[in-house]
Amino acid sequence: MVGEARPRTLAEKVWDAHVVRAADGEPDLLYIDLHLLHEVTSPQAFDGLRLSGRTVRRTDLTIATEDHNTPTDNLLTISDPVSRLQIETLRRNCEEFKVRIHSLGDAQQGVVHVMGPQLGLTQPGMTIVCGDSHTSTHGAFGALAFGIGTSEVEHVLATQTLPQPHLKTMAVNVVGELAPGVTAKDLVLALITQVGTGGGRGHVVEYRGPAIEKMSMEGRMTVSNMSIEWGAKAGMIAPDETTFAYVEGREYAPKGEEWERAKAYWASLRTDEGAKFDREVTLDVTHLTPFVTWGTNPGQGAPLGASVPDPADFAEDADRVAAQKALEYMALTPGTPLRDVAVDVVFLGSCTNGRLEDLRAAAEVLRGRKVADSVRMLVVPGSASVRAAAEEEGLHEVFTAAGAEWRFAGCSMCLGMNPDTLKPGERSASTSNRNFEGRQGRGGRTHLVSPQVAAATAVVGRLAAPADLN
Ligand SMILES: CC(C)[C@H](C(=O)O)[C@@H](O)C(=O)O
Ligand code: SF4
Repeated sequence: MVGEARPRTLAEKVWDAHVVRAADGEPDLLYIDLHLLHEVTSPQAFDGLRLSGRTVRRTDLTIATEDHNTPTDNLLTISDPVSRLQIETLRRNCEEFKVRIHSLGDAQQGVVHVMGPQLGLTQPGMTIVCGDSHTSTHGAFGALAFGIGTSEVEHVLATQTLPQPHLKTMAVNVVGELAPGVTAKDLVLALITQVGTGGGRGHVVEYRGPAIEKMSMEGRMTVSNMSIEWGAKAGMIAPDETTFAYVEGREYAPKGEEWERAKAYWASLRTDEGAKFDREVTLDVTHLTPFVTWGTNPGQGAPLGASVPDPADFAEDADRVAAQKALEYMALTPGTPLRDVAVDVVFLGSCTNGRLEDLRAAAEVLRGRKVADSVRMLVVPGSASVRAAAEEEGLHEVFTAAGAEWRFAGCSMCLGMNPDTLKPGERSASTSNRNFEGRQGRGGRTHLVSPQVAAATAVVGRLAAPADLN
């Protein structure tokens, strides 16, 4: 065929490269390059395989880790019976179906979305799925990565493919650059407050602009991680030198000539000039300052320097009602400066902000300071390997000297599926991604923050930024 190829977006390029079967009026059948598993969403999928007498088609493209139910106070005993059953089931399934697994105590165990990138399993241009909504994290590498349900997990285990309805694309054009002390987390929290939790519904999003290009891979993962929190199906960032430098040399990264070939292909994974997105939004970060949530969804946020909003000030009825309800649950009074909000617990961790860079940033703030007497601070590395790297740098000593708890890797207090939970009525500043009612424990109240704000808050005892410390 003569003539120029149609300009395509990054997402379309990755999609097109994975279509196994396409037919009019039907979903495309996509090939899946990497399937990640954890204990929560895999048991029924394995049961299904067993019932139908099927095997795992590509054990080499499938890998499991234990994260949601693992304890973070020790590596030996899972005392919670529900958690133990969940984890033992995953271990048995992986053994029976010959799936690689990183179990508690293994050097690579950790939150699934921290494990994949750190092993170099996550690579640009791949299709990546996992029975977990925050699979969007891997989009930071220019992979098309999204969460799937348990029946889809079974389908991928059996066939290494997945039928998918046609792609809807969206661009987030980030204008301006982040001021010093303002982070990827602030950016994504501000975005969700701007567009609302349904703002990206069903779309594969691409984050673009100078602030994104300047971001580290860790920062990009924080942004992509929270794509699902505003309804997007996936959140991609075009791979560049930062991406290549991160992937190079990791255990599963291509090596030698293969590396050169891979890199040349990855460099082509950019949205073409003239390619059309179904939707575009603009986020201006020029005047962005540290951002926190005050409500019970990630779109109920405000700059730390602001006050708890008055529901009456919301133009839309639905927002007004939601704010009213959120403030009741959060026990907050309109007009209270956010800096006056005292917290009981600070949680530093999760697949949003539990990587080495996040721990370094928080340690920087805590060095030579003390966690306030009224505060319990948990530092939970996203993976065993993050923990080991942090210890090599002595970060654990900074945390423990400040009075924080230095824990083992896992999802921990990001969600109440393990012993790390808030007690009813307790309030946290948390670097995780969801502040839903009861997310961190029944009756617990969550403020989403960056690692820097988490650390400063731990010192002050109230929501604070490093600039508030003297
Ligand atoms: C348990 C799992 C299915 C869930 C998800 O899909 O995201 C969890 O990881 C979460 O963050 O809420
Ligand atoms: S750290 Fe939190 S968001 Fe990430 S996978 Fe675990 S529970 Fe889900």
